[in-house]
This record gives sequence, C-alpha cells and structure tokens, in this order.
Amino acid sequence: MAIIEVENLVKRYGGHPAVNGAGFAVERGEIFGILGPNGAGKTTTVECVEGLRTPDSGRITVCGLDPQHDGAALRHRLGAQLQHSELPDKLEVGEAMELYSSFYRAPADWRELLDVLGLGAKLRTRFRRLSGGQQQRLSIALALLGHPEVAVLDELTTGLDPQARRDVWDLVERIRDRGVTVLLVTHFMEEAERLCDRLALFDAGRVVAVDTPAGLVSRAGDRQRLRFRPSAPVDHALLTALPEVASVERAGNRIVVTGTGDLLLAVTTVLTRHRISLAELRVERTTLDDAFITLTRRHTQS
Ligand SMILES: Nc1ncnc2c1ncn2[C@@H]1O[C@H](COP(=O)(O)OP(=O)(O)OP(=O)(O)O)[C@@H](O)[C@H]1O
Repeated sequence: MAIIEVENLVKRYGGHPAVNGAGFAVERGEIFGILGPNGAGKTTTVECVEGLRTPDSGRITVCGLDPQHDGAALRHRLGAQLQHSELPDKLEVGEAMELYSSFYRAPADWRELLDVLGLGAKLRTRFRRLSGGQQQRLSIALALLGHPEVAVLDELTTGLDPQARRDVWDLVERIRDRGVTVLLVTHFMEEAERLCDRLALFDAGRVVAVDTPAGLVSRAGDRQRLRFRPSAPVDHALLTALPEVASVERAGNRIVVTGTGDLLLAVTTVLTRHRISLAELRVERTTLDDAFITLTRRHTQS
C-alpha cells in the first residue's frame, strides 16, 4: 500500500487555484520527487501533505492518517525540513537539537544524528555561523529527530555549492537506506535524476506525468542530436532522406541533425559514402531538462 496518497487535490488562494486536481501515490522506501516550474503548486501540495494547509477538496493520506484530522499523530510519523528563516540566528546547534527533541515522546539520539550528518564538532556553533551546507544538514537533522517514516524536504540544496550539494545528496540516500520514505521538492534536474526513484511532474496545479527519470525522458521522445563540422559542403537532402533524421540545420560551419534510432550510424554511413568526414562530432541525447520543457509545454498547449 502507498505510504502517501494524494487524490484530486484542490487548493485555492483568493479564488485562484494553486493546486487544481493533483494526484500521485508514493510507495514506502522511495525517494519521490516533486518537480515543476515556478508557481506550479509544488510547495502548496507538500504543505497540504504535512497538514500545514487545509485543502479545498480532494483526499490525502499519509501513513494511513488524514493530515487535517490526525495532525497530532502524524507529527510523530512525518518529519518536515525547516526553512532557514525558522531558526534564530543565535541558537547553537546543540541547543536547537535539545529544544526540538523536547517536542517528541521518543526522540532519536541527537548527538548520534549530528555525528552521522557530520555536525558532531559544531555543537556550540551558532546557527548563523554555519555554512550554507551545514545549515541545510542541521535542518535535515531536525526533520529526522522524531524517527519519522516520511521526511519531506523542500528546496533541499538551493544556494549550495556543487560539493555541498553532492554531500547532501549522499545524505538523503543514506536516510532512505535507513528505511525513511523521502518526499523531495526540487528545481534541479540533476538532483531529480540522481536521487529520485520516481517523480511527479507538476504544471499549473496538476500532475502531468509520474514516472522514473528515465521514463520521463522516453515519454518526451528519446531524440538525439548530432553536431559536427563536415569536411566538405553537405547537401541537406542526403540527410533528410534518411528515415532516422527529423531535422537538419546549419549553425555556422557546423551541421546539427536531430532524429531517432541509430542516427549516428545512418548519418556517418551516408556521408562517408560521399567522402565527407565529420570533425568535432558531439552526440547529445534528450535529458530530463528537455523532458521537463517538452512535457510541461505539451500540457500547457493541450
Ligand atoms: N499564501 C499564499 N497566498 C496566495 N497565493 C499563494 C500563496 N502561496 C502560494 N501562492 C500562489 O499559488 C501558486 C502556487 O504556489 P506554490 O508555492 O505552491 O508553487 P511552487 O510550485 O512551489 O513554486 P516555486 O517553485 O516558485 O516555489 C503561485 O501562483 C503562488 O503565487
């Protein structure tokens, strides 16, 4: 059975629907991503899942509980990452862990948690003196204090440098390996691709696709793009006649060919036959970035 179920969720602000019929189901033990353009309704949806907002209609269950009516019970099963602004600058790391531990009946051993998160040496450091990555790790530690079954992480690595971002990703994988289901709101394609088992792609308050990162890429059409500098002028008709080729364009002294199937073999074979070689050849495949744009645009147009 799914650990989080969202069906037909609608949430309006002043008559305007921020979420307009969204639905998805998260299986126990997954890292499930919520991805979508700005204003697509991602944060509003997870705030409804956390019980922080009241939906106008629809049905949500988390660990079999209704976040609206079973809020007290849910607080012991779900851990939400705090936003930076919620922690006072002068609070020391140890004090923050002590304070938040007092909210739970049977909190985790916070010293051990800090060690695991690489913050063991920062007990007496004030929040504002921590680096961005350390602040982020502290907010994750606070989310895990109550031994949650589900951790909700929103904008996990915004503002972090590439190394700190990778460290936080490793951490999220370790959390999942301890059996915690992770619901992750993200803007970063690389993060979604690297971390998420499955993703719900949001657009304009709805879910336009739920799939693995690779599944989303293939739904968008597994296009390839070849870019090369030919050794002699190329008659475009030679290439457009190939069934693998969808389009041929010139970009300065280069040619850009898009298509499907065994595009590279088809193009090199026909050009070699005409004694044309390909220099500075680059092969690009559809990325999650492309899929994001194609799938959200397709939805907007339909
Ligand atoms: N408290 C609020 N009052 C009024 N409108 C709001 C409120 N919170 C969000 N909205 C609006 O609802 C829509 C969805 O916002 P939401 O923050 O859920 O989207 P998001 O997908 O998380 O966006 P982002 O990626 O920019 O964080 C937006 O148009 C936003 O302006």
